[in-house]
Amino acid sequence: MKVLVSDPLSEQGLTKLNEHFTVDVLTGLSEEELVEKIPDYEALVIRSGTQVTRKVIEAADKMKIIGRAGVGVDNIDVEAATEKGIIVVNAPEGNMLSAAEHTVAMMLALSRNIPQANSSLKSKKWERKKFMGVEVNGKTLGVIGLGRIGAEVAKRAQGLEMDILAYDPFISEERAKELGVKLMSVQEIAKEADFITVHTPLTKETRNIIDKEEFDMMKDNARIINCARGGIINEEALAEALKNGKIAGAAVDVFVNEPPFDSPLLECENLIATPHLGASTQEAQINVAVSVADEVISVLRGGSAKNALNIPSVKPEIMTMLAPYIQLAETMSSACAQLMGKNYESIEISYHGEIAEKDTRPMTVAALKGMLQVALGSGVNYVNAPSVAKSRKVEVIESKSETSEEYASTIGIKITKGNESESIMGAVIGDAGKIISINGEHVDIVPSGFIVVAKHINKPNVIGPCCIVLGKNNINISGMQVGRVEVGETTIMALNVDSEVSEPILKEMRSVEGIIDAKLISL
Ligand SMILES: NC(=O)C1=CN([C@@H]2O[C@H](COP(=O)(O)OP(=O)(O)OC[C@H]3O[C@@H](n4cnc5c(N)ncnc54)[C@H](O)[C@@H]3O)[C@@H](O)[C@H]2O)C=CC1
Ligand SMILES: O=C(O)C(=O)COP(=O)(O)O
Repeated sequence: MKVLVSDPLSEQGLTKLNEHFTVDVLTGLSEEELVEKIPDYEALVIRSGTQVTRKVIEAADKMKIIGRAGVGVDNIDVEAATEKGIIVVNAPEGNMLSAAEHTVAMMLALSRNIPQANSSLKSKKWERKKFMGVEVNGKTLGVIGLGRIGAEVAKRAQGLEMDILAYDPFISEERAKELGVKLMSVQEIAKEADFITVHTPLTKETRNIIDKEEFDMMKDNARIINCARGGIINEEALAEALKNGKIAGAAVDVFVNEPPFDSPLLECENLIATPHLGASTQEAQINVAVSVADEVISVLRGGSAKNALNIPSVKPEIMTMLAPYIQLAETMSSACAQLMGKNYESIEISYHGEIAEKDTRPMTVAALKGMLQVALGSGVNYVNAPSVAKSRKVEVIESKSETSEEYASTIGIKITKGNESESIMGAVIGDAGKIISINGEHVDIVPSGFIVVAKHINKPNVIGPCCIVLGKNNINISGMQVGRVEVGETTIMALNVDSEVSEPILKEMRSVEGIIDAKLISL
């Protein structure tokens, strides 16, 4: 298998990849060049220098995984990758300390004019008065985005005896309290902070989160830092605020366009800048490269990814517990879709008992995959199953109840079209899943291999002739279950058989008096 590495990657990551795959390192490719080359590769490893556009992804016919050796994935069209069934992973922790340290370095360099003073002295000037700075001690730092890096910055700033305010709508008061920070709105921070630093991802919501309106609210001696992503702070508004002295200074590591040679920011004397160096330390680069290489190796060998962004990621210990339920949800859902035998409008996945208290996302995704693969084959996987269901307008209903009769946990799948539906319930015993009911009729079958499900009237001389049809066609029956109802009522029989049952044989079974329908499920 072939891996394309299209940005500089540390040697340690490359060595790992080289042990398993043919690795091509081709940096600085244009979109056209990437589109031309990408069909040959099963994996793509990038940093911030490669734009993985929809056009690139659409050409990536063999691609299984895109690995971002770093955090930000704003340069990857994750939606397009998801639709194409490509796993996107990043390395969320490997460079967080480096990015946090760079932010603190930028804040201190900004407060003491170190870069400007350094240049001045090197041009043989001794300008002590010009570069009078400010202390950070006792000042207020506003952190926009209190995730991994934001929190590390907050901790370090507390060490410098700064007071921390933060804005992050996804952070609880409890977490804020634990970090010793006060949660506030962006506008309140703009008014109160002496220093502001942004640490959100670049998204629709965070683009221009600091704009002219916020700069207008800031103190005249405010200083702002962006070591997250270009565009979180509006570059034009920042350049204007710097030029007209609305704020005292800015430190910027990241730009809307990189390299930012046309950016108005580079003309501002009170701006200090670095060329996207937040993650550029030996330690961070080894961490992220090794992490992404491990993910690529695991995924290309058929394993799972720890840091997948477009597939539910679950801690390994929980995954071990969920594995039989995931398998069961997938096979039951496939069985149910095969019973349905045609288009459907909705799928209901119900979780009962202990399993309802767990993270059920992996089972739901597996159920969607199982159902959709019946019609769509291997083009559907764990990554794109939810988006395929959405694009086919299949309603997905998840329900949970804490109680489960008979078993500690059960899962139900119901696939519906109009007023027709098929439903299957299953449970896990030990590590093995089993089907415990089909359309409400109690059965006890192992969900694997071939199963003939025959709807019939409970009366004499129906089951026997059905079995004779199979027997005379040399099909061995290895298991048999019949739903228990009163004589004369409709029920089902489920027959585990050792080989495939062709349509003509099923037709013959359907012609037995008392048989309403007979279908084959292949699992
Ligand atoms: N300069 C550099 O070289 C580096 C830059 N980065 C950038 O830093 C960003 C943050 O990285 P991490 O802290 O590791 O990510 P993270 O995912 O741990 O934290 C991001 C935080 O932003 C918050 N957030 C999301 N939307 C928000 C919104 N609308 N308003 C306020 N907060 C919001 C989230 O709740 C989360 O707490 C990355 O996305 C990346 O763009 C990361 C590493 C190096
Ligand atoms: O990890 C991130 O989000 C970064 O911005 C680091 O970028 P880089 O890998 O150094 O191009």
